Amino acid sequence: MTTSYRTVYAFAREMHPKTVKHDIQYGTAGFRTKASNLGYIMYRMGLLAVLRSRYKQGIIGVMITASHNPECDNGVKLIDPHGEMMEQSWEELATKVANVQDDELEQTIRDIVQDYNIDMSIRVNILIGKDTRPSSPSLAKSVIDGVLALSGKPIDFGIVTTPQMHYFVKCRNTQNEYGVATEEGYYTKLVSAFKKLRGDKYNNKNYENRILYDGANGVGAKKIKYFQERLGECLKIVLYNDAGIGTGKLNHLCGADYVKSQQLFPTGVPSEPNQRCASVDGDADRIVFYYNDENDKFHLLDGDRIATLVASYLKEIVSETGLDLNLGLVQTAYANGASTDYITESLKVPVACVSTGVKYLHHKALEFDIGVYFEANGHGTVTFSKNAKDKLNQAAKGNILTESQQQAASKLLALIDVINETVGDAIADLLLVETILHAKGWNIQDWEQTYTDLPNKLLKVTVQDRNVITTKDAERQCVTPNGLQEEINDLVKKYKRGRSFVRPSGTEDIVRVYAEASTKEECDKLAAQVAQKVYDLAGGIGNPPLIA
Ligand SMILES: CC(=O)N[C@H]1[C@@H](OP(=O)(O)O)O[C@H](CO)[C@@H](O)[C@@H]1O
Ligand SMILES: [Mg+2]
Repeated sequence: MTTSYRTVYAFAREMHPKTVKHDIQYGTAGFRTKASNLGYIMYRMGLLAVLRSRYKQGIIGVMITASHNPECDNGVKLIDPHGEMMEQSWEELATKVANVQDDELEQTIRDIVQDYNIDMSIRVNILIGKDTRPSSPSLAKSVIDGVLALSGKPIDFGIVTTPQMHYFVKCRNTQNEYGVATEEGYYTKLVSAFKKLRGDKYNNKNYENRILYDGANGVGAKKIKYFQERLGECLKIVLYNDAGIGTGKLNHLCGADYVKSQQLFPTGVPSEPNQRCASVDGDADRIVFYYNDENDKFHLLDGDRIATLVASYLKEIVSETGLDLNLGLVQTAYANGASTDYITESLKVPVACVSTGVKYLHHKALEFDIGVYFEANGHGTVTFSKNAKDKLNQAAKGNILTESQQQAASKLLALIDVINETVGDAIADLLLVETILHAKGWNIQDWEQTYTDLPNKLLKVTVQDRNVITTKDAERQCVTPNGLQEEINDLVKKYKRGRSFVRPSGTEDIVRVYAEASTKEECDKLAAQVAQKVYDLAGGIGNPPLIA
């Protein structure tokens, strides 16, 4: 097989010409912008996927989605052979390939082939998936053109969730050892493990097996139906915000991002007092839980809550197995201070704090035998080392352990199968949380009572160049502009349990300000004051942020 580099330019010129003048960057979650500006980027990512695949000699995934963004946006990210986010050094290549002029594209590709010594005769498969956005099918077509231009083989998985794509990539690269690389294989793996853990008793003490589910009018609504069918009475998932039957727009006034960032109950879901509800985002890789109490007061249980619930349960089971497995939890600076205290002081599980972005959390989690990671926004999962799996498999069948230890090992093995280890998976996480609540006999209030969140606030400040802000210490300390950190320190000191930090967003052209304090009023005030300092010292533009 020979690759005709001329095709690369010809396809670009004829079908996918560069339409945007300014540069666009491969950020925290790949490329993400207005869908109408993405055709040529998709084509070029098809090219890059083939190069990456030949370089890694493994199957690469391409996911087309803009997650929780509005429907008019779209995006693309590449998935590495282990089902993980693409390695960082290649993000720079992606940015380069995306931004060169059409007539420089061919040479850019040739340079990469040469620099990385890529064997262009290797046959490669590229898996492609997309969310439900109206722009996704034509963008997928552009990716396919890119794959074909370099003689790769595109395999279209159609509309799938982001975590399903990560799962398919991992399955294919492990010759189906991780699971069967089909939608059916995915549902069967998760649902059988869930049913095994649940047994015949669907309810337990305060736990009731009914949950209201907000599908954000996206792929999470579409795919939960396969679970409803298979779970039946075992877990009653009541679906809302399913654009297939309603009129709702993707992520509009609903979904995990809306619920978390607005701290509001979504539209389209009925408010039943004390009823456990969950919202997923537009590509179903994030989930948050919540309820309205009898006074209609909203209560949110976010990623930090999921992390603490999961870590505490895993710790219990590991100790039941009697095995020596180290368990750790990974958070970002956005984790609520109360959750970090609870984990370290009550659960006595070591906590690591890393920079924002799943790739950082995931990598850190891999350092533990059992690594639990969650972003406060509800994106997270659990990873298990080979050592942990080997020990558990041995223990489950061996006769060195007592019967109860052996049972605990089998339970933990089943739990691993409910989890999508490759990336945060809203539906797998839902099944995991439901399993734990069922095992503990807890309702959502019991879960909430484990600790009390500190009031917290997230603000955005628009500045001329967000990169004037640089940080260290997992983004908790600001290095530049000069003097900003000192100002933040002075403000924070004035508030009981005050904490605040600022960082440039990796997905939007803004600076994010986070603050927490012991009361809502103080927290709002601290956030507004820090935002004002950012505006003053980091080149704020537009209206100054309002001080509460
Ligand atoms: C505060 C916050 O929620 N930040 C989000 C957001 O990143 P920023 O770099 O903050 O824009 O989008 C990322 C991708 O979805 C997600 O990983 C991250 O947690
Ligand atoms: Mg998402």
